[in-house]
Amino acid sequence: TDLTCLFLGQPLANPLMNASGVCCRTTTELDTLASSAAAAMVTKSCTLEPRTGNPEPRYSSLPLGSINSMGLPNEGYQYYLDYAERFDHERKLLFLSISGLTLDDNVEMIAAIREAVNPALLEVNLSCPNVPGKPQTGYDFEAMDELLDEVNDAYKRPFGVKLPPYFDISHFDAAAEVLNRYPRLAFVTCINSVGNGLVIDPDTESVVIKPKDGFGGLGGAYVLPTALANVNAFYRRCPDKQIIGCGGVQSGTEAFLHLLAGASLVQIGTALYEEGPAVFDRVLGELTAIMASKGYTSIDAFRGKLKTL
Ligand SMILES: C=Cc1c(C(=O)O)[nH]c(=O)[nH]c1=O
Repeated sequence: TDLTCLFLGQPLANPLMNASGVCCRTTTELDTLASSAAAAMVTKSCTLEPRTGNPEPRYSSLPLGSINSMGLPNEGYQYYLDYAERFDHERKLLFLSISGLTLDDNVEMIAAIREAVNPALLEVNLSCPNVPGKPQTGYDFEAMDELLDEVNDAYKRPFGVKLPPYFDISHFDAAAEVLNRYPRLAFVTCINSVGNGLVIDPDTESVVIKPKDGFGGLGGAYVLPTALANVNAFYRRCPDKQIIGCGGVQSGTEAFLHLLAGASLVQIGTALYEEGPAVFDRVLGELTAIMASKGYTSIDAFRGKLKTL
């Protein structure tokens, strides 16, 4: 069974990587990913200046998934640029995620990333749901188009975006129409956490995270059908772009479903947070077993071949 896959023309040993935000804020965490079985990895979304993020507790997990309102804690973009400069890009595909608080911040970071001679792939996060007072760009199609126009002009290389989940067909259409205006926008990562959920503990009769009165982004099993829908919606609408699937991957089964829905790569967030980097070995083993049981000798034998009734 062969798990190799092509991403922007680059062969990877397997389709797995971390979801931005999990196990990727510090060089120690990033080196852990670099030593893991994942074939690719992405840094924590960064801002111009370092941020400590929201007050704790800001992450909580339950049997069905996780809720977070981290508040974009990160070491500042230069830290990740330095990491990318030192990184052995032959060993693993490295993505660098940015999430500027303003259009100008994004443009300033992109100008610096573009100057840096390293092949890390840029992912522009349009969908952080947890910066108080900042509506997310992914839900404002005009702002999204304006930002992508600036990024496209400033960056001149293939890049991608991290999208929030959409829940209305007209929004899939509107978002895809914006994305398809930019040929250098080469990949789309769906989905970011399902924003502003509320987890309540029946025993304490309290919310479980401190920021924003307990409202936070949902991950894990809760979000799998929404993640699969967004992966497939953009797979159908953006035939010239590759889709990275994120959301609800806890075993080889969900990785298989994301690939079936059209994903080229598959990210693991909540399960990586809970289990550590061994999750990649486990999920790869499970995916291999599923493919063998179905007689698939390669991922392309089934990728994107979701059946409808
Ligand atoms: C970049 C901020 C994000 C955060 C955060 O730092 O709160 N949490 C998410 O679930 N998604 C994000 O995109």
